[in-house]
Amino acid sequence: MKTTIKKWGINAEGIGYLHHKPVFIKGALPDEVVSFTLEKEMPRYSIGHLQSILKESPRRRKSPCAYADQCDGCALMHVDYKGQCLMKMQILKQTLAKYAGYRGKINPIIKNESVLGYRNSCKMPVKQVDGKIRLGMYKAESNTFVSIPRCIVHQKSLEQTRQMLESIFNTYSMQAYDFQTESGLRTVVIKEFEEKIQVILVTGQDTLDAEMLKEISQLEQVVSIWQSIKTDNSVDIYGKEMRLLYGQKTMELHLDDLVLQLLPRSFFQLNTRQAYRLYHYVKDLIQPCDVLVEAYSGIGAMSLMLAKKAKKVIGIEYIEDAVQNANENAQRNHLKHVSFVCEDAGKALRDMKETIDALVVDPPRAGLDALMKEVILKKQPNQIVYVSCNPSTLAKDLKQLQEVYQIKSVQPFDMFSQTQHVESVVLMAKKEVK
Ligand SMILES: C[S@@+](CC[C@H](N)C(=O)[O-])C[C@H]1O[C@@H](n2cnc3c(N)ncnc32)[C@H](O)[C@@H]1O
Repeated sequence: MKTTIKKWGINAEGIGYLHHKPVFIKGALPDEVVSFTLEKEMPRYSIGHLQSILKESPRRRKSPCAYADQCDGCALMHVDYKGQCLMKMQILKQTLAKYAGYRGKINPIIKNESVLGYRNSCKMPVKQVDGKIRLGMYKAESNTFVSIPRCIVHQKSLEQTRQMLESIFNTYSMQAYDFQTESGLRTVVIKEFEEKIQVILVTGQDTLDAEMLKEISQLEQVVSIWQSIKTDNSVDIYGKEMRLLYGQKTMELHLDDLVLQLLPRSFFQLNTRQAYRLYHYVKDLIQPCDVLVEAYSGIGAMSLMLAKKAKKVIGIEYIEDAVQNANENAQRNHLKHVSFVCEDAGKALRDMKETIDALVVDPPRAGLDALMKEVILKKQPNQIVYVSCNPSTLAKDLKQLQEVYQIKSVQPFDMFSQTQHVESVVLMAKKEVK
């Protein structure tokens, strides 16, 4: 079968049509003519399997990653950077129009200066492949493990450390996790900030080899090793127990004149440089006010960057370690008017006594929950800045918030180059009552 690809799908598939029904074809790009076989037929769409490209898009390139065909991590490796930015703009525009009815201006995407080697952290599952320990990933929506010998979106030293760790694990005959014996290595998490590296080994009930730990501690830039014991099947990557095996407890990171600390469980944006630009962008949007709240505040980086914009700043976050970091970060930077509460964002906002002038929300991919939206529409802060990493949930949330708010600006950022993901900042102000 043959079709011309008309547009992008949200997961970077090309969308063509067969008898007026959309066909999603992974690997095909807009404007290409492709031949495909039908993989799955649903009532409203079909899934096609790309066979050959009969007319190639000028945006297609040879993938710079040797593992792109096996790894699902970066859906746009075969698209040049101009094409990637066009894809993100189109997806955002299409999604905001479809779900939020917004057809206004979208600013040009703020590009990533380092389109490779930008990721400051990785979380990689571990498996035994041909008797050797391998770090890799699971293919999307499947249990298929793919070992990744080299990843080019990781920061260079992060990636070097990852490869050396894999080799050390094999030297010491470390085993991948076994659910029967509840022992072995499950996941390896590595984070790098300012040329310092934190290693977190998620394992069963293992006592780790002292010589192996010594060798890891001697790797260049490694400043701490943690072990997290996890024997359950919960979605949380870490177990309840987190032991510091070597080095310093927190990682440090500087943004302008702020010093920020991070514990292993605390979230920080994956692309440090773009996060910094995004925080500055949000800072410029916020009008000076009395009370500013940031919901989903992580270690408080954005709240602290926004400190000068309000007489009182309150951050809300439900991970205890992140809140501890955030409050210590506020103290350490002598920002007495900034504080953080550990609570579900919607509940904490509901229970807040203060009149909120400006609200910044930076939720996870699932977007705002029902309580959060209900509370926002009830409390009606004058200004809202919505930072989103998922256009679909952003658009659905905006649809509801537009009962009271008007969208003033939409600014996409490319935080995750080579992938289909797009970060957006939407400024909203209360509609004038006529
Ligand atoms: C996208 S991150 C944003 C973090 C922060 N704004 C930053 O720039 O580093 C989302 C944060 O929301 C937190 N979170 C997720 N669901 C939450 C909830 N229901 N209530 C409070 N915090 C939540 C996560 O732990 C994570 O730190």
